[in-house]
Amino acid sequence: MLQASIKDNDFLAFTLAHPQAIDAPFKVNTNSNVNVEVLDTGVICFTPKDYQKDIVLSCAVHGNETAPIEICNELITGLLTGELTLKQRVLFLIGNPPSIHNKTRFVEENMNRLFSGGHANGDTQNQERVRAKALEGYVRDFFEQNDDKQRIHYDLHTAIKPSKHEKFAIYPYRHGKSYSGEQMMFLAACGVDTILYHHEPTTTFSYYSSNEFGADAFTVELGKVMPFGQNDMSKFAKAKAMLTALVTQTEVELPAYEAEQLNLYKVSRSVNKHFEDFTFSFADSTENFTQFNKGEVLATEGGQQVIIEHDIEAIVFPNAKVPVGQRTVLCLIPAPNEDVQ
Ligand SMILES: O=C(O)CCC(=O)N[C@@H](CCC(=O)O)C(=O)O
Ligand SMILES: [Zn+2]
Repeated sequence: MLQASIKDNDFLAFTLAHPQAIDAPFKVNTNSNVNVEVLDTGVICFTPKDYQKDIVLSCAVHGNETAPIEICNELITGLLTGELTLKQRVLFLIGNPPSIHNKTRFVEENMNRLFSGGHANGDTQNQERVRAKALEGYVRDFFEQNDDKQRIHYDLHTAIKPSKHEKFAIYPYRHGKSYSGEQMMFLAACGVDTILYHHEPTTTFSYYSSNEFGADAFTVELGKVMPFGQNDMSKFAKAKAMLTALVTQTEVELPAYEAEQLNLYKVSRSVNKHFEDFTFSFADSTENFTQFNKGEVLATEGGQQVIIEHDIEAIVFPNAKVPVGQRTVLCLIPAPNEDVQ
């Protein structure tokens, strides 16, 4: 395999210089005994001699969510320079480089609706579909190289709206399996103190890794979307420190699971858009996790009202501008007593 170096050990700059494609795979020269391979644009894999965990860290599945991109790039640079000593196998994915250039969530289609084969639905073809299929393949190859390692995938995002709980994670639908208390305490140590249990299969990246490979996988929302240069990186210090510990330590010490340390919600329903005239009845400035009371009108579309069904429902990710057929908002109810092991 070809050998090369990455200028200034800056994998993000290298990726953004070749957003569509590169000559790959190639091995990266390093001073350590870690094997480093670039598999595609934005795709780099680090394999130490001995390890117990196969970890995927993805960012820029939405190109304008910059803080996770900066965190991942700093970790990659630390590993390339040898400043960080790797103890686990890690695959970093910079999901959608052209949309980073574009400074937008996506170029043609929301990539986080295209996994688990979503990229093959209908007749459409576009760069996000091609990339989602390729990312599925890199994750599959990565996890399937071992069957005796713990599989982890944190898909790192930031949210469009400000949130009453600044950092939160979506626990993909478990098909009846219990939830991991250890994982939730890891997230809490990252400052991610709020968990949303999803109620149905989705075409997100984290559900793909969870469902197909049994990975401990989460969509992790680390704050609010900001352009490069405007992120207050001190707000991500805990998350970066814990991710660093995860990849550089044999085991990460965590406290025992305590539900009281977390805000636990269950998705009660996903409100999908059926008509072009879908409109929310609350202001655009409404924060994630704002609560509504039973009977209140959440939205209107096609001459019908969408009404709050439970005593209280909180909302997250409101977005009326999605295409017909897609999710406009998730409704949440408290879920303190789920099956956690
Ligand atoms: O703030 C928003 O409206 C969206 C933030 C975001 O990208 N969230 C993910 C959540 C994925 C999941 O449900 O696991 C998304 O919408 O893709
Ligand atoms: Zn996102």
